[in-house]
Amino acid sequence: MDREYRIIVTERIDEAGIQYLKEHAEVDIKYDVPYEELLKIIDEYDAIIVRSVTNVSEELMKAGKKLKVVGRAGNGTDNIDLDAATRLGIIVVNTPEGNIIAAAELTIAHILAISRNLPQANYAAKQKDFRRNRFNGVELYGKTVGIIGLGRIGSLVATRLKAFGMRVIAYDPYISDERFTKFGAEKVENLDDLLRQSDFITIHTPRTPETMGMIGKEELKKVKKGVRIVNCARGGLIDEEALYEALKEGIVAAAALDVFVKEPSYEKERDEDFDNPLLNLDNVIVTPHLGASTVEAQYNVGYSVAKAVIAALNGEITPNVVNMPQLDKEELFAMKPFLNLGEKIGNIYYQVEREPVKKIEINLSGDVAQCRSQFISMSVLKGLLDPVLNERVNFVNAEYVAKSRGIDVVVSSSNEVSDYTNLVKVRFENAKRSLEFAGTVFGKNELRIVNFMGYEVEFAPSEYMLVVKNVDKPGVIGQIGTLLGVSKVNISMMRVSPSKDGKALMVLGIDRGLSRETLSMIKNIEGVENAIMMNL
Ligand SMILES: NC(=O)C1=CN([C@@H]2O[C@H](COP(=O)(O)OP(=O)(O)OC[C@H]3O[C@@H](n4cnc5c(N)ncnc54)[C@H](O)[C@@H]3O)[C@@H](O)[C@H]2O)C=CC1
Ligand SMILES: O=C(O)C(=O)COP(=O)(O)O
Repeated sequence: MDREYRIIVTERIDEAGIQYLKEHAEVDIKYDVPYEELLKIIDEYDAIIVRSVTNVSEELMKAGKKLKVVGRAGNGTDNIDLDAATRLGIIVVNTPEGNIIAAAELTIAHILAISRNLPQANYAAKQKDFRRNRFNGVELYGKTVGIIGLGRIGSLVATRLKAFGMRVIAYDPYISDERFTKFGAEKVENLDDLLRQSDFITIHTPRTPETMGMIGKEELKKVKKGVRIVNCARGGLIDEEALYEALKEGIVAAAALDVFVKEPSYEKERDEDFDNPLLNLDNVIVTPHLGASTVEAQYNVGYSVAKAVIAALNGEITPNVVNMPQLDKEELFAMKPFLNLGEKIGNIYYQVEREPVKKIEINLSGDVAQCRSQFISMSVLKGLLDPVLNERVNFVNAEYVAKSRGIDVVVSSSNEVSDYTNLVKVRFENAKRSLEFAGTVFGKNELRIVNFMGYEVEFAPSEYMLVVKNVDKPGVIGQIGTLLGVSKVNISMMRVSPSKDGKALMVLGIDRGLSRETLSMIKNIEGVENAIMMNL
């Protein structure tokens, strides 16, 4: 087990995921736990794993005093308050790719089911009613399908429907023209064009304030009479009341719904509380949010979310963090030493200075200039703020916390190479003065601080360090060495900067922390201007 993490899983995930979690943490499985009960127990857990039902609200995350990670075994994160998670420094991870084939295939299944009345015909036939004339369907071939949202799932649906000989048109104002071409979809400039032309409409957008109810009463007045509509994305994207009326009036010939605004319980044998008039219409077919319910998809999302949650708990920056800019694995690997370096440099400031920072200027040069600078600045902020604030500061909320404290961050990059093949320079400005530090990475992973408050001194960060600023004259170093020897402190490394204005900086790596007395004796040595203990 990696430390004593406790994880609660509130919705069914694949056994492979549960097994992985159990190898690394203590796991409590509480499927379908009522919200009020969850609220009471959430403070016992370091991470929570959910699917689409659990309401991961701000209130819940605030109550989760130890909560560090929310894992979503699936794609949509609309049941998680991402802004609140970010403010609270809670990492949200999901598995966006793991169930998209399953969701796309269910969409195709629904399109076929409503074009041929499969569920109704199946039901009748099982009642020994074989009057097939009641179930005359329509072909997909030659028809127009309008896809709203040509993202991961929408695009898979597009290519599959092309194979049926359908004309595919799509509305998605946020993607490039190349994407439409790539997936064989004709771009329509506005939703109205799609509504007017489509024989089938299928929606694949996320649930956002903009997309909720995007097909409502007005939109349903513009559709072709007899259109068939599918929603395998999120409940409410198509307004349920307006859809009900349009289905009753025959404007919409049939609808297939995998999702509802208010979702039922997926655990109860009979959910008496689920009361939706759409269930009463014969030309509506429904499934219980089955988009992701395949053996393959559940294995993918269950196992991946378990791995991502454990990695995030262990402080690794993982791919698929939803509330932070995305990094792919290779980029992350290349950037990791620089992230560590940035964090170390950020961490130095409050060990040498007591004034609050007002502005931070970060300059990246050489190889590191290729990295996405935002991540380096996030690591500097994390290193600066996490040790000194009561609230948790991590990659997820570092920028937010800095902003809310009025710290101005400016980042610049240049490809010019100085004495080092890569260099991260950071200047911290406070009300009284500014302090400059710089560091580099040698080879793959060897961190070096090469500039400390303007002094050129090269050393590897370590747990116990003594930094002394002194008048550059003979005898000072000897006295410090003697004093440490008397105090039985071992020196593992010693670096002295060239003299600057008659002063020099000395950095010593030592085997343990110094007592207050020893430190104050060092400070009292003649010629010593200042001495601090540092932990990097
Ligand atoms: N039924 C189920 O079990 C499952 C449902 N889903 C849901 O499917 C939906 C699509 O998922 P993905 O394809 O992975 O998402 P995605 O993020 O890859 O694609 C969404 C697309 O919608 C577009 N979009 C956003 N706002 C729009 C607007 N106002 N008008 C038109 N287009 C807009 C975006 O530009 C993007 O291309 C989500 O709602 C997700 O939660 C996902 C997996 C399983
Ligand atoms: O992944 C998604 O977005 C889904 O909608 C699937 O939801 P589920 O995990 O099956 O509750």
